[in-house]
Amino acid sequence: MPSAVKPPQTLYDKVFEAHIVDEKDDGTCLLYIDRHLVHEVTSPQAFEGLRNASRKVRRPDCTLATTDHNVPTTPRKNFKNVADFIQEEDSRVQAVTLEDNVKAFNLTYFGLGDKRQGIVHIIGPEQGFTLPGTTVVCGDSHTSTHGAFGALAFGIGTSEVEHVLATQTLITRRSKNMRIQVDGELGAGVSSKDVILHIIGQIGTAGGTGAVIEYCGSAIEAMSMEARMSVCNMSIEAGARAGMIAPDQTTFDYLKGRPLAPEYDSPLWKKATASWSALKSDEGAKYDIEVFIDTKDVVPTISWGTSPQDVVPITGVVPGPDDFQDEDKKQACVRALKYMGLTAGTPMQDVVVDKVFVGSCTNGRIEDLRRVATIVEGKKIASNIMRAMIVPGSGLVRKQAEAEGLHHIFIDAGFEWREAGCSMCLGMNPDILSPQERCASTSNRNFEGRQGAGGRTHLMSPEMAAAAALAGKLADVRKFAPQNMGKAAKASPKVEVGDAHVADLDTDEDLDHILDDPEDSQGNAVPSKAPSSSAGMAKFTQLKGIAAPMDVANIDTDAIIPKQFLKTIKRSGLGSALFHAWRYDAITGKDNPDFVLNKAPYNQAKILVCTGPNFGCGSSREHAPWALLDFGITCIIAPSFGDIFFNNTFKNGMLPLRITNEQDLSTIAVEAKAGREIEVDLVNQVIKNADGKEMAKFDVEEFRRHCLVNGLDDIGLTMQMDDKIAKFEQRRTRDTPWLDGSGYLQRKSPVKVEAAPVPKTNRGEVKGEPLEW
Ligand SMILES: CC(C)[C@H](C(=O)O)[C@@H](O)C(=O)O
Ligand code: SF4
Repeated sequence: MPSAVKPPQTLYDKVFEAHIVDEKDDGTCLLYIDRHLVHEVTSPQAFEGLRNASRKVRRPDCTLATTDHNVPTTPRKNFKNVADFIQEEDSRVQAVTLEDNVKAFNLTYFGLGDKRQGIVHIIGPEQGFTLPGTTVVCGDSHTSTHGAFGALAFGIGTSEVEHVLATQTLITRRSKNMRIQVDGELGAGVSSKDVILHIIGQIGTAGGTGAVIEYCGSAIEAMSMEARMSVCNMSIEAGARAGMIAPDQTTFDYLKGRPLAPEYDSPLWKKATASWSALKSDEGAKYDIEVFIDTKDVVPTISWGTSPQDVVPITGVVPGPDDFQDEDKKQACVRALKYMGLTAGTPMQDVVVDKVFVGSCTNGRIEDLRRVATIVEGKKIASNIMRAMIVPGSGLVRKQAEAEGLHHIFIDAGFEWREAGCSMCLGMNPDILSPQERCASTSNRNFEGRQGAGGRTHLMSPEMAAAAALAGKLADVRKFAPQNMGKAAKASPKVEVGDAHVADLDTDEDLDHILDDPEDSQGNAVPSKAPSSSAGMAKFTQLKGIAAPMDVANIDTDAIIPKQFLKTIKRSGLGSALFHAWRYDAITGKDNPDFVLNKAPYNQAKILVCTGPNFGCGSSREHAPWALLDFGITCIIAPSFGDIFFNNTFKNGMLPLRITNEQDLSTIAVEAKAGREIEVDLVNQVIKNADGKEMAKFDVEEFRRHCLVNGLDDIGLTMQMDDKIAKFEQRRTRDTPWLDGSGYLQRKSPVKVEAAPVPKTNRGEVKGEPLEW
């Protein structure tokens, strides 16, 4: 019999389909994960969950851990151990906890004494851990970076980190297909960062919501791997779950000789490259959304506001509310101008800068540093620049830069030459902006308070940050650039196994306020409403309560829970930090009486109704749902959500409801504003007012509803499918043997995994619990 002809598939469809372990009728899929990166911020609670349930890590050979967010970037010459090196207590606890966990669970780890340490999204590709056609996850939203290799790579929350550690799979659903085609040559002074900033300016921060973006076109093909990584990195700022680029010769050349890639020219390399070469979208494949960009329209681009979509050409002026049609956008503009201390109509090149930050997982690679060196060589940074930092993305990037003498160029020009880490991208370490300081930054997020409470961030390319450092103001790199700029001439560093190196002691800034044990006004301990471990969830059937109204668009998870609270190793106690910057006066620390959650009856809210779109966009921090839950909010109603936040809420027994009908949403908002109770009935999928009158219907996918209504979380359910997972792994070993641990990840004995019976959770292991769905 002739087999049915398959419809043309996209690159995303192909990679997704090749990893399905199981698929349910409602479209819920169990997806095999090839590569798992782990860092100190989003893993402690996941390891705690494994411990509580006596579970092991299923594939240590496919897991790689490092420490990056909390680490000081001061010299490591006298480094002995993290416990002595990291001064700030909460950061130290998080780093030490990761070290305890990697030892206990037998994982490969690049610590501060290892030259291979660095930002997760820099070290994965650098080591050849990231390979074409793989699924790659990390408890970090910028996992999208790895899509530059034709991998399906996306950020996950901490509950999902635990799921992957335990089962090497994830429960997920298909995303939409979006294609962004960029054609033409990049002009002088225009880099891949300008391309992605321009794209986000065009499609908005919610433009890719629910989709995986495939980037293609002649401009993308001409980019180096590092430039492609900068593009895919910021897919999350475009709202997408992931970004992908079809692998080609540029990809294969980059992978040659990487420690964890198949050995170059070996039979395995040939087999791997043959299979990677098939990873392209088929002719005629269908996309749900298509966008075309002509590079003629892309100039050096810079952000002016507090969202990555707030961009203008460097030759432009600061926009004003009148430049926007939409009422939400007008309001957002007013708010952003106030926060950024800018006046509409000011030429961007008149805006004076205080600090410069070159680094991050977007632009902390060797080619980025080379381009900065090209601009600043033989020059000095302007006298008004208080601090200009160059923070390499990894120890190996730093080593390579030093081998090329770039550090001398930077130091001579007046830059600080730092050790590797996330640094001032989000300021979980001492590298932060003071209130109202303005920073030219090569990072990816310009949210309020991102680089330090009250700090002002302008996003740009490395060469534009270099130009700003020289000019002391935002500047057009084309005025500073030597002829050859924009092209990274040299190849990327080849990676070797690093030897230990060591450091000085550093004084960490005291980022306090971690809320270990919340207290009531009498100082008595208050029981937290958030789960203290991952073992089991409360059931969600009906919820009746006060709903707090909000009308802000694009509320990001940095706003829901700022970075200083991510240093906890617990899930509980975050309620009083919820919306911290909006809820409390920055100077006195007192309640801001105008903020909705500080007013009665909303201080008792169980539901949040946000009429602005894209609630929970940005970072993958599960601390956002934990903080809401700890405050007492278990249901959020909004027109749309950031994808990772949306998933994270379900994993905590919370219900995010997308209400897209404007009329229904405004009826609900009217009730909320009047301070009347609302009822959310998940069993019947309706929202009612206090009198029981139906206001809106909603639809929650069957599997998710089943888990919520029965109080199940899904690790136990997945562990029941061990046979299927094991079969998938056998097939994977046969067809793609290079994906089993190789190099220093190779395990001596085959990985044998037993699912321990765990009577103390309600995750489905206990007899009599509802397992079928
Ligand atoms: C800490 C982590 C959860 C977070 C992310 O997911 O993006 C961080 O990397 C960030 O950039 O805000
Ligand atoms: S976005 Fe910044 S904080 Fe997040 S992983 Fe990248 S460098 Fe680190």
